Amino acid sequence: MTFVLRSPDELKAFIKARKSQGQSIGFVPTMGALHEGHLTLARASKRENDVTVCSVFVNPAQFNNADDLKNYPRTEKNDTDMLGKVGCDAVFIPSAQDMYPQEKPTLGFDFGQAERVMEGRFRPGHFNGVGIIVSKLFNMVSPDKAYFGEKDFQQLAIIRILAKELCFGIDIIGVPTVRETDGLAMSSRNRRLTDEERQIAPDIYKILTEAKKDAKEGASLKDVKESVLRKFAKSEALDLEYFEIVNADSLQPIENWCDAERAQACVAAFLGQVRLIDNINLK
Ligand SMILES: Nc1ncnc2c1ncn2[C@@H]1O[C@H](COP(=O)(O)OP(=O)(O)OP(=O)(O)O)[C@@H](O)[C@H]1O
Ligand SMILES: CC(C)(CO)[C@@H](O)C(=O)[O-]
Ligand code: BAL
Repeated sequence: MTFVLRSPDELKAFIKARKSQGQSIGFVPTMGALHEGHLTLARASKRENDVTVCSVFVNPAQFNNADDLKNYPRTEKNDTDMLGKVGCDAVFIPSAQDMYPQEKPTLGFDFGQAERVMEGRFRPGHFNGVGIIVSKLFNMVSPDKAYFGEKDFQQLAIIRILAKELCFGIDIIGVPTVRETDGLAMSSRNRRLTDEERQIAPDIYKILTEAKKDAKEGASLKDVKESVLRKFAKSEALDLEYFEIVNADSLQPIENWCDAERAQACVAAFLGQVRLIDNINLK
């Protein structure tokens, strides 16, 4: 049975009871509209902890675009059913009032270089909002381990910085991206694609896998990047916002393969009104 907890007090009582029995807590924060990617995180938590808590909260503070927030899919009944089926022990679905008792958060995070590029650059304030809500949730749940998807590659890096610098003492576990059979990274926003856009969306991952193949076959980083940019320019439907090849640890953009031990290619592109992100390891 999955307990649905709606207030921080209910959550606190649930956590206190489980901790007093010596049980370990795994935590999966989400914004709902759940899919197999989220369930994979929940299953990983179930394997590695006595108790799994998920949260569902569409966090206004991390949206820099009012339409994106308004149109973000909300499917609460379906979400709680899905979490029940994978055996999640509790789902925390707080109100905005409970998470933000004050009008507007006054705190400000600066994650340095890790937020100067990609999502941080194109969604100003986004990682501040993520940092604030994840800190609040970490304080309320106080889990042993917390699970985040590699689909949001930069977010995972930011959360690792947050957990380390604020001494949360929580193991941050990254989970590989779960994809549809045609390669499209699962994402809550995919359900806003039209049928036609849904046919085109896998091209993003196709371009990334071709970049990986070129890199493995010895192409220079400059050639890989140019080839990717040409492919996006040729697509009428995909409107590229950024394509970056970065040091996978520092997120510093790199110019040559020898600039980083591990290199990650990250992309954001619009298909109509819907903004999709994806990434792949190149080295
Ligand atoms: N395809 C996926 N594979 C693995 N993890 C994922 C996948 N999609 C989302 N996640 C992870 O699930 C957690 C919650 O993400 P979120 O609720 O924002 O869903 P989402 O599908 O990323 O939605 P969107 O990208 O449309 O905001 C994050 O840690 C995210 O990285
Ligand atoms: C981590 C998170 C739940 C914070 O709102 C969100 O950014 C997400 O769903 O990836
Ligand atoms: N999965 C990242 C949450 C967001 O796009 O705001």
